[in-house]
Amino acid sequence: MRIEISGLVKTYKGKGRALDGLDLLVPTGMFGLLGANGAGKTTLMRILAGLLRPTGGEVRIGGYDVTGRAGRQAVQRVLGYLPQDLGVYPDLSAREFLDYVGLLKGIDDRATRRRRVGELLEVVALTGDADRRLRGYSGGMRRRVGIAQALLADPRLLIVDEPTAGLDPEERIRFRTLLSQLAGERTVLLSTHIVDDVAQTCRELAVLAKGRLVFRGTVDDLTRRADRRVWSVVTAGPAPTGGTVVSALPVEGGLRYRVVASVPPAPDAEPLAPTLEDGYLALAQPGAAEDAMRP
Ligand SMILES: Nc1ncnc2c1ncn2[C@@H]1O[C@H](COP(=O)(O)OP(=O)(O)OP(=O)(O)O)[C@@H](O)[C@H]1O
Repeated sequence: MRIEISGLVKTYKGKGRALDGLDLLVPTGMFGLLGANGAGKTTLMRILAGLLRPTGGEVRIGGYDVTGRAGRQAVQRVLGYLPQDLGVYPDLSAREFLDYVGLLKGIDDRATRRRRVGELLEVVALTGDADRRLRGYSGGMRRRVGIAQALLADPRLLIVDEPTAGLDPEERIRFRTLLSQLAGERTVLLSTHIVDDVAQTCRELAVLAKGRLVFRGTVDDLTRRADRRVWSVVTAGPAPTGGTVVSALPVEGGLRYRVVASVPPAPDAEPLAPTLEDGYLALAQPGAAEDAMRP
């Protein structure tokens, strides 16, 4: 199920453009959407989910125009959405909560609902905890309940907004592995500002900045944007300038800085192999803009 976005604009009252003429094609499979806070990711997710009207432009999901009511309704039947701030009822168990959401989604037959909820509890590995109250669940477990509710109607498009924020490393890895497993025939759109989550799950991604597309391509393409731009510098003096410091590790003789810069930040700087995070940071640097949309 493809998503085709062209010339998408969203203006909130009294504000500048949250989305500023966005063109983007999202294919089937897992797709990452990266961008700093305020880049417009949530606005885009909410438009795709049919919860927010765009100010202008076109959005087609699986051929349906979601800017119109009929298209929106058609898409909502094949769409699962996990928002950033999904509220759950703390006094319900996961099984009761999912049963309730199933009812809201129109799965009227009780036996069908019970079977579907049971299957999904298996998928998200919560069968053993299914009858405990949600108030006792960890952040990662709640997020998995969130995915289960988004999957209730067996959607062909799954939209997840910042799903791993605040999770501990084990829960994060478990959650993102689950998302990869759910991709396959589905489209899974993963919006995040955690670069590593995209590096570990997606082949393709887009980067938004100030409501505009600044990159679209593969993880390898974006990583290569930082080729010959990543340096290691050891110094006891001030931090290197003229680039972006990615990390500073204490070593004998001072700190070892990892720096993304178009020229060596010190005479004895040593070149390093880039990661996706380096490529992402390189996008924001002077000189990167003109070649950022290179295929
Ligand atoms: N309901 C709203 N009313 C007014 N302005 C809004 C509203 N929602 C978002 N904005 C503004 O639109 C811009 C894009 O916000 P959005 O939440 O889409 O970005 P984001 O990339 O999802 O950021 P974050 O990672 O912080 O969620 C920001 O400048 C934000 O302040």
